[in-house]
This record gives sequence, C-alpha cells and structure tokens, in this order.
Amino acid sequence: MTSVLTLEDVHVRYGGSHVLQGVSFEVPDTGVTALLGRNGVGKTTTLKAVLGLAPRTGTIRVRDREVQGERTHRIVAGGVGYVPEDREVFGGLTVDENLRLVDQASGVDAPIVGELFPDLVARRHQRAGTLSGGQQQMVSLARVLLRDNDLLLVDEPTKGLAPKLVTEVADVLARVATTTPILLVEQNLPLVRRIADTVVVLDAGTVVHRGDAAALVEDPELTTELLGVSMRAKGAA
Ligand SMILES: Nc1ncnc2c1ncn2[C@@H]1O[C@H](COP(=O)(O)OP(=O)(O)OP(=O)(O)O)[C@@H](O)[C@H]1O
Repeated sequence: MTSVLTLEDVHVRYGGSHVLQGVSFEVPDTGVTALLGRNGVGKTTTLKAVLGLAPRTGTIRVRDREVQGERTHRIVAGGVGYVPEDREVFGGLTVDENLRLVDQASGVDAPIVGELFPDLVARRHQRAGTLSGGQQQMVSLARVLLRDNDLLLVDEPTKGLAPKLVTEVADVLARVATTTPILLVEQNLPLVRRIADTVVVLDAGTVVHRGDAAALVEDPELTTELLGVSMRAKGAA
C-alpha cells in the first residue's frame, strides 16, 4: 500500500491536557479513510495536527515530505486541502466572490464547479451568508477543490444537514475521492459504510482499531464497543 499521509507517535498537548497520546496510522493514497471515535477523543485535533494548527510532536509525512515542523500555509500550499467543521465561508461575499478568493480568474466558472456543484453556479450572485448549511458546505468544498491537492482533510461535512443534503455531500465526496484521497471525520455510519474504504478509530488519545470500513460498520458489537453507537441507531446516508 502506498500512503499519502503517515503519522507516527503523534502527541498533542493543550496545557495540561494530553489529547493525542502517540497516534500512528497511514492513509492510503486512494479512496476515503474515515477517522472515527466518540465525542472529544481528538479527531479534529488529529486533522489540526497534520495542518500545523495544533501544537504537535512526532512524525507527520505527506507522501515523502516531513511536515511536522512546517507552518500551516506551507502545508496547504504543498497540497493538503482542509474543509473545517464550521465551513468558514465569508457570509458577506457572494458565492462567486468566495471562490475567487482562491481562483481569481475563474471563481464559479472553473470547470470543476460546474461539474460538481451546478447549484452554486445558479447561485453565483447570492451572498454566502444567506445560503443553507448544505449549500455553504458545498462552497467550502468547492473552494478547496479549486486547488490541486494531494490529500483532503474533511471534518464532519454532514453535521446538521438534512438527509437529502447528506446524500448530496456524500456523492460529491465519493466523486472527489476517485482522484484525490480523503481523510474524513464523520459520525454518520451509513455514510461511512457507503463511501469509506478504510477506518481508523481513536479512543483515549490513541488508535484502537484500523481496518475495512464495511466490516466495522456492519458489526454492531464492535461499533457499540468502539463508538458507543451502531448502525441501528443512525439514519441512512
Ligand atoms: N484549543 C484547545 N485548547 C484546549 N483544549 C482543546 C482545544 N481544542 C480541543 N481541545 C480538547 O481536546 C479534546 C479533543 O477535541 P477534538 O475537537 O479533537 O475532539 P473530536 O474527537 O473532534 O470531538 P467531536 O466528535 O465532539 O467533534 C477535547 O477534550 C477538547 O476539549
């Protein structure tokens, strides 16, 4: 297996709180790898550690490049795209203006936007702050996809979305993952089963399980033990 991302013995401390306590795993360079775990175990912190947004020690490699000591802007410029949990669109700017912050020449006219997000093209003049949560998620995803990425880090993209929009976001991620590997933090197990190939489960600051996504999600005893939930308790993707 070729890896796009490797973490070895990564630690993150916030003051006296030792959040990541030697996290090690690899992300294959194809498909979706889901990073799972109960609330507060350090999933977002793991993404932030990769991006240099959390104080970390250990080894972090993107392809063959050690990024542990690098600043965030260099890591992003080096090909790591990040879609944060809170979406962070500029509410006072239009959809097109949000996208032109990344691609000044094309904005919403970039081919990938027309291909994956036709609704955004139709809403090009609408202020992003007046879009629904799902539409804002699409702006956030589109903005990252305007760059060439070796790897995407996507944090709970379906949180708070209605089921139809969850399906739309999942469809986009599945299409994107055919060309760019994704490390996805996601609580929706049916969605994980549908689009993820591999899962990594965190608990108490370390990796407690790695393996095939379908095998985990379809095992109610294991999901209950590792995540405190099973498919039966969750809606469909
Ligand atoms: N900037 C910070 N300063 C101090 N503690 C923090 C900071 N960011 C996160 N934490 C703590 O680190 C722990 C892990 O948080 P994190 O957001 O990574 O969890 P998570 O697994 O993504 O949770 P959730 O599923 O609820 O989003 C939590 O106890 C949180 O309170």
